[in-house]
Amino acid sequence: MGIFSSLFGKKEPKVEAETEVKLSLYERLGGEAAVDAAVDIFYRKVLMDDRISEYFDGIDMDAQAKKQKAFLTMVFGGPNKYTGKDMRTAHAGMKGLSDIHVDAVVENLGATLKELGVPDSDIAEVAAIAESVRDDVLNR
Ligand code: HEM
Repeated sequence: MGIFSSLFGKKEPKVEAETEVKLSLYERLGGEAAVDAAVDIFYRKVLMDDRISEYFDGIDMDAQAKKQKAFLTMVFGGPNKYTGKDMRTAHAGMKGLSDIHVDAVVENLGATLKELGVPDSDIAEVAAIAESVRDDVLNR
């Protein structure tokens, strides 16, 4: 083996080409099981929160949780199976609804995800999505 091949002839172990896979927020959170768990814990918090619980008096919470799971799945980039109302229509008739109430909802959702060990960066992304519907929820 000459000097050239001994210096250059040996091949470095080849690193397999890495394909970068960008997961959706839905997938990063943990998919269906994670969204199901989060929504159940979220509504437990909502019903204990004096700022907002009254809005849910008389609401079928099983049905509500189902709709919320489908809605969040859709906006987090999961499968779109949401058949409920748009955010403006859904909240249009709610008396006195204000930023304080949306803040409380966002807070409870964030606290839920924190408990479930979701990283702050993903919680921030969820909060930004919630923010994006604020004006619709408040009908302005
Ligand atoms: C980021 C903010 C919010 C999101 C993403 C959201 C999402 C939803 C969704 C998906 C529904 C189901 C719509 C349907 O019935 O087809 C719903 C209904 C409802 N939301 Fe919200 N909501 C938000 C804020 C709020 C706030 C601030 C309140 C009150 C404190 C509230 C109270 C309710 C109630 C009571 C219903 C049930 C309406 C009914 O069945 O008659 N929501 N919301």
